[in-house]
Amino acid sequence: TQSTRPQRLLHAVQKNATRGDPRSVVKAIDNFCRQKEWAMNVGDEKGCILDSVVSEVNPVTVLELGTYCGYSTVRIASLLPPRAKIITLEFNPDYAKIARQVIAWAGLEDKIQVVEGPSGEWIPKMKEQFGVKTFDLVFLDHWKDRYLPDTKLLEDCGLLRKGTILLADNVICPGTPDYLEYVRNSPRYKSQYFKSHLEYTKAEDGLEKSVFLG
Ligand SMILES: CNc1ncnc2c1ncn2[C@@H]1O[C@H](/C=C/CNC(=O)c2cc(-c3ccc(F)cc3)cc(O)c2O)[C@H](F)[C@H]1O
Ligand SMILES: [Mg+2]
Repeated sequence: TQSTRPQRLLHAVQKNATRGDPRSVVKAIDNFCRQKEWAMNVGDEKGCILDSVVSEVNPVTVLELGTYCGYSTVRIASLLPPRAKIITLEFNPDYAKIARQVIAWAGLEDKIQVVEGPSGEWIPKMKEQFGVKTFDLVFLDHWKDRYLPDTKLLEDCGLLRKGTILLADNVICPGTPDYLEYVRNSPRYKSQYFKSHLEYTKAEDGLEKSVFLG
């Protein structure tokens, strides 16, 4: 039977990365996507912007929407302080399975909780199920038409606090127009665009960093 792209990406990690070395896992995925097969990871260029935001925020509790193969999950978790945690939501069981193995190869299991299921169901359960009070950082990288509804859901569930940072991938390509309009015009957010390129290509894309003002 034919392998899937996520399976081939995982094999590239197991072949080329050092167990327990998150940065080598990130490097192996970027090399695979540049040299062999494009995949929708945030990538190395936007990844550097992600790294700088994570390092600046120094978050204790992180939420990621859309794990896919775990590239950004590993990238973020490798920068977290000791007791910090990232909860990442993924509703495709095949992707979740691959992501767990990529995360295990990086040796970051105890910093990362992969939760299988739709964000719409799990966000309202964050407090009771995972003892989350509020998130310090939210990385949005799932279906682009779900960024806005899930942001409103996070607000309604009281999971954002004064100063929570929302960092959104793909605000240009594929684009998240309704989300951008909201965070750039709402008095409850201070928003900033970081221009970059679509992963592994020359096309324009960028990250939008929005601070929740409470
Ligand atoms: C809706 N709630 C969800 N809950 C849990 N997991 C979810 C949910 N929704 C999706 N997932 C999960 O999150 C992932 C979805 C990622 C979607 N990402 C993209 O489409 C995306 C697309 C491009 C792209 C750009 C140009 C081009 F020519 C082709 C593609 C670039 C990017 O960086 C992207 O991130 C996963 F697949 C899905 O199961
Ligand atoms: Mg993306």
